[in-house]
Amino acid sequence: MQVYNSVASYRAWRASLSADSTVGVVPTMGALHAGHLSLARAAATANTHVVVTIFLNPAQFAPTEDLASYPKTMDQDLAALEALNASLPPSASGQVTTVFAPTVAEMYPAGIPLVRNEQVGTFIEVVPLSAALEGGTRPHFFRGVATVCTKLFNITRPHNVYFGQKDVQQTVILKRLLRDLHFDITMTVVPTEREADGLAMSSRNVFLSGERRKAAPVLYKALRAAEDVYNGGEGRASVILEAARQVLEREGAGMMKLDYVSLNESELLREVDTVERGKGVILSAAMWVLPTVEGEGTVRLIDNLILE
Ligand SMILES: Nc1ncnc2c1ncn2[C@@H]1O[C@H](COP(=O)(O)OP(=O)(O)OP(=O)(O)O)[C@@H](O)[C@H]1O
Ligand SMILES: CC(C)(CO)[C@@H](O)C(=O)[O-]
Ligand code: BAL
Repeated sequence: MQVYNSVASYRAWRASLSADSTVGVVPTMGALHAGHLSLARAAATANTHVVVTIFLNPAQFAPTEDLASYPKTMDQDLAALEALNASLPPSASGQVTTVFAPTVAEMYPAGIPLVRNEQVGTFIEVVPLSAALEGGTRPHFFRGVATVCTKLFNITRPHNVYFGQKDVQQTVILKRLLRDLHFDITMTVVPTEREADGLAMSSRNVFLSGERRKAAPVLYKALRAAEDVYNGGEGRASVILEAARQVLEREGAGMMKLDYVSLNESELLREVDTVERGKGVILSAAMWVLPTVEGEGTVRLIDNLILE
């Protein structure tokens, strides 16, 4: 496995590949867990070269958010990818041959202040999708994601890219970006990997311990309760969503604060009042896990299910 830290060195390697090679790219911010590895495994089944990008992207963080404390575990990340390669079945098309882990200066030559009106240069926005759901609380977020992914796609030149269902809005927005900017790239969305108790794996889960970790699966439980109501024949969004809210109120009171729970169509992410069967609607939620003892920070978790 080769690690490239500069655009020029990555490009030299990319240019050396034969025309029949296929490149599958897995963009990450590092602190790899089994969710990331399932993306890399999916990429290895369909590509001769899997490129994992590891870049903690400042542009998607507000000045008030957790960029400084975001976990950084490069040595373990590389070891996890080597271990993944060793565990791939002989039927795999390829393996993780390359890690692209650029510096901030490589990716943002003009610098990247977190305050938006101090930023200089080219930024990509996918409207109006980036204002929905996560965009309500994180208005800067998808501009940062779309910008860095455009840069990463241009640098890495993938045939295929792999993203996780856990960040469902990100997949909808980036699919739109690929289409609108005429990138000749196919996206595969990989199902959410969960802990045994249902909690969606996330790099930020390391900030949860003790009673907060024990209580965190309530988010998934709330979504499952709403899904049960839908599966029972209910189509009204207000009733379906109320089932999720009730679980969070009953089991999360004091420790969890709901940001949103919402039902949205999957094209423009418009909220729906009634779920039309057969169309596929996104049921998603975000909540804050509040500190329970001094020194703990607030942790924001997201999760979603598709109501088929
Ligand atoms: N539990 C998971 N299952 C499947 N894919 C996942 C999971 N968690 C993250 N991913 C995917 O991995 C890619 C990189 O995500 P990222 O590095 O932000 O990790 P993360 O665990 O989502 O971290 P964060 O704490 O920032 O949410 C994204 O496409 C994301 O959707
Ligand atoms: C896609 C991504 C790597 C862009 O920084 C990030 O948003 C993530 O890890 O989901
Ligand atoms: N996967 C989401 C990245 C973020 O929260 O910034």
